[in-house]
Amino acid sequence: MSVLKADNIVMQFGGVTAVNDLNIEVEKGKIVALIGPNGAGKTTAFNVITGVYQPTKGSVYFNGEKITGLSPDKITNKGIARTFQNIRLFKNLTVLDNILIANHLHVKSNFLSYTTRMPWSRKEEKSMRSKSEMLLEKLGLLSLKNEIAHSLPYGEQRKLEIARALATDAKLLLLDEPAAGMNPSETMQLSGFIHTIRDEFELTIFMIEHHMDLVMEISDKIYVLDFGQLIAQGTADEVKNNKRVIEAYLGVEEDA
Ligand SMILES: Nc1ncnc2c1ncn2[C@@H]1O[C@H](COP(=O)(O)OP(=O)(O)OP(=O)(O)O)[C@@H](O)[C@H]1O
Repeated sequence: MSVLKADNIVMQFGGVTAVNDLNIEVEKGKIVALIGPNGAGKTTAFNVITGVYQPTKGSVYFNGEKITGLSPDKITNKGIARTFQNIRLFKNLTVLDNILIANHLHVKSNFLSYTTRMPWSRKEEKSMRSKSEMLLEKLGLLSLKNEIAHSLPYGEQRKLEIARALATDAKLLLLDEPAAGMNPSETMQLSGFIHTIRDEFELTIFMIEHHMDLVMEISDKIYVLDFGQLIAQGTADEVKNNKRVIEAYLGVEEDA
């Protein structure tokens, strides 16, 4: 069974059809990419999957369960987490505090009580802390736990954002342009990092990415959108040699 299934998704904004009849299946444990030129509808598709938008038509299924109509936080609680094109961290807090907050929010705790530290029992606090440190250790970020998030190199901030998404115990991770703004060496590292977390946390990964080298190297399957329509799907070799894909990208500068 597919972990994620998007079934005939249509998303219209007034007269604009951002996504038109989109069908996607992501199998368990796979790394799948969604690519396409700027404005093709990729982020809109992510927003439909994560409940930010209710689709005009169609349904989304997570492990066979229909999740269309659920709020974004309910969808997160089902086990879907995402990162964003622009890194969204608590930039003035430490690495560890960023993870602790994500953990606290996940257990339906409230942010205010965290900041004032009122109703937290020592036991709760300790177990959260050790869970968060364990997560950082698995991701190779433990030595940075007391660093302020915005002082980290860009590549490490990306990793921290992914770590924060994983603090929700997600099983499906949606990455929106994880390599955006990275230099070639950071992008190479990211590729290894994505493989490692997939294996370590038994994740399924669905990602939007413009860096074609990364997409071609890492993806088990690639979906290609253009003007809201799926124009191709398949392995890296199949997609690379597809005439419609080549046409869609002609004259379009790669971000890499
Ligand atoms: N909230 C919205 N209201 C109106 N139009 C929107 C909205 N969100 C997206 N669109 C339109 O839908 C189309 C698809 O946009 P989307 O951001 O999904 O593309 P994208 O493939 O993610 O692009 P990029 O690679 O540049 O991030 C665009 O024409 C965009 O202007």
